[in-house]
Order: sequence, then C-alpha cells, then structure tokens
Amino acid sequence: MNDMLVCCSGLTKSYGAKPALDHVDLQLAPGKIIGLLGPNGSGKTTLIKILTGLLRQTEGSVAIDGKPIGPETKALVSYLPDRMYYAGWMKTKDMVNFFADFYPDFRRERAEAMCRALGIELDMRVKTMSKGTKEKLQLLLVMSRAAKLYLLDEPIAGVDPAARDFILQTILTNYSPESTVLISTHLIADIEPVLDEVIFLKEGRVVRHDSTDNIRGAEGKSVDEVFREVFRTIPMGGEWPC
Ligand SMILES: Nc1ncnc2c1ncn2[C@@H]1O[C@H](COP(=O)(O)OP(=O)(O)OP(=O)(O)O)[C@@H](O)[C@H]1O
Repeated sequence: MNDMLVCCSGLTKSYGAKPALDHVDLQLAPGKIIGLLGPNGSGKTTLIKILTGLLRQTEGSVAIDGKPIGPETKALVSYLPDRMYYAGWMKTKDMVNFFADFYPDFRRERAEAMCRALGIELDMRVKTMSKGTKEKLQLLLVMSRAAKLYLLDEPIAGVDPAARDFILQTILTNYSPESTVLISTHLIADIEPVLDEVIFLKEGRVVRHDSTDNIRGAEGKSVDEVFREVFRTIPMGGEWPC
C-alpha cells in the first residue's frame, strides 16, 4: 500500500504541440510543506489545476490519497487560485458563509479569528478591499478548511512583507501532520524558512525534488541560491548579443 498523498506518473499535459507538463513523476508525502518552484511558463499552475480537477491530463496518471481525480479527491483539496474570483458586492461575512455552506470541513471560528487578527471587518465589501487584503482573506478562508491537500498558487505575491510573515505563520499553524501544502511562488527567499521540500520545474519537467535540509546540507546554499543557479538565463559574466 502506497502511503503517499499525491502520486503522479508520466503526467503530461499539452495545450498544443508543446507540452506544458512533460512526463512528470512525482510522489508527495503527507505532512509536508512543499515549494513548487520554476520560472514563468514552467508548468506550475498547470500541475496545480490538474490536481484540483480543473484540467485533465493528456497522458499519464494522477492520484490523491490513492484515488483518481474526481469528486472524492475534490473534497480533500483546498485550492487557492492565482487570481481572485469573488464578486465585488460580497462582504467578508458572505464569503465566510459561502465557505461554510460549501465545505463541511470549514472551521468558521478559525476564519473569523484570523479576520479579527488581520483587521478585516466582517461587514467590509470585497470591492473596497486593497489587493493585499483580498489575497489575505482568500488565503485565510482556504486555510480554514481541514483539508488533506492545500494547493496554493502564488499566495504571497501581492501582500506586504509583514503580512507575508502572518500568512506563512497561518500556513504553518493551520495544517495538520496528515496534510500537505503545495505552494507555487516566485518569492523563494520569503517562503524558504517554512519549506520541508522543493520541486524545481523547468519546461514542464521535474529537474529536482529534494528536501530543503538536503539542499542546504549538501550544497551549503540556500534554496534561493540553488534556484538562481539552475534557472540562470544570462551566463555569469556574459552579455546579451547586440
Ligand atoms: N490555456 C492555455 N492554452 C495554451 N497554452 C497554455 C494555456 N495555459 C498555459 N499554457 C502554456 O503552458 C505552459 C505552462 O503554463 P503555466 O501557467 O502552467 O506555467 P507557470 O509555471 O504557472 O507560469 P507563471 O509562473 O508565469 O504563472 C506555458 O508555456 C503556457 O504558455
């Protein structure tokens, strides 16, 4: 019996001729916070959307908790998309009610406590919120579910550094040892302290999947430094052609 939470085998997704994901083999254990890292267009959002069931793979297989993607796995997954999808007329409390109606595993008290801690009033309308406040609200709602797999697509892109710390703390304190958090981000240095593992995606392929301890221990470098080496686009000391 495989005790991995996520298993992808030969996972391929093509939108046209070029694959966005190219024969990806991945196994994600429960109880980990994992960074999904790669340059623009490397396939991060595509992988996350396949795990949510929003996209279907072209080839290969994918399972969450031993089940193929479908209604059963959707109930186990809490997903933060890379863009806001709530109507502007909604108030914070409408969104809290929306989540409470939709998800049996939603913890209302926790969500309301986090709103209070962040100064997000329950009567505030989405359209009057700053971009960062909307992102914080959406993330705290997603993290208030008792899910097995949290898929966070760029959760800290639009928030200030102090709020980033709060959000990372929120992620750390809201997941259980049985659940895993997969976080896609370009802000590696900010998120590095909370990561157990990293996955480097390059042109739709996994070029490295390792623990952050291994990376730091074996190479004596931060994940951010290793990422910059793997994905350097201009050779050191090199120049762009005229
Ligand atoms: N709906 C689509 N139709 C055609 N091509 C697409 C579509 N969505 C994504 N792609 C292509 O698939 C590849 C992977 O895109 P994806 O959005 O998964 O990358 P990403 O790593 O999340 O990028 P970013 O860091 O910029 O968000 C890119 O080459 C992109 O142009």
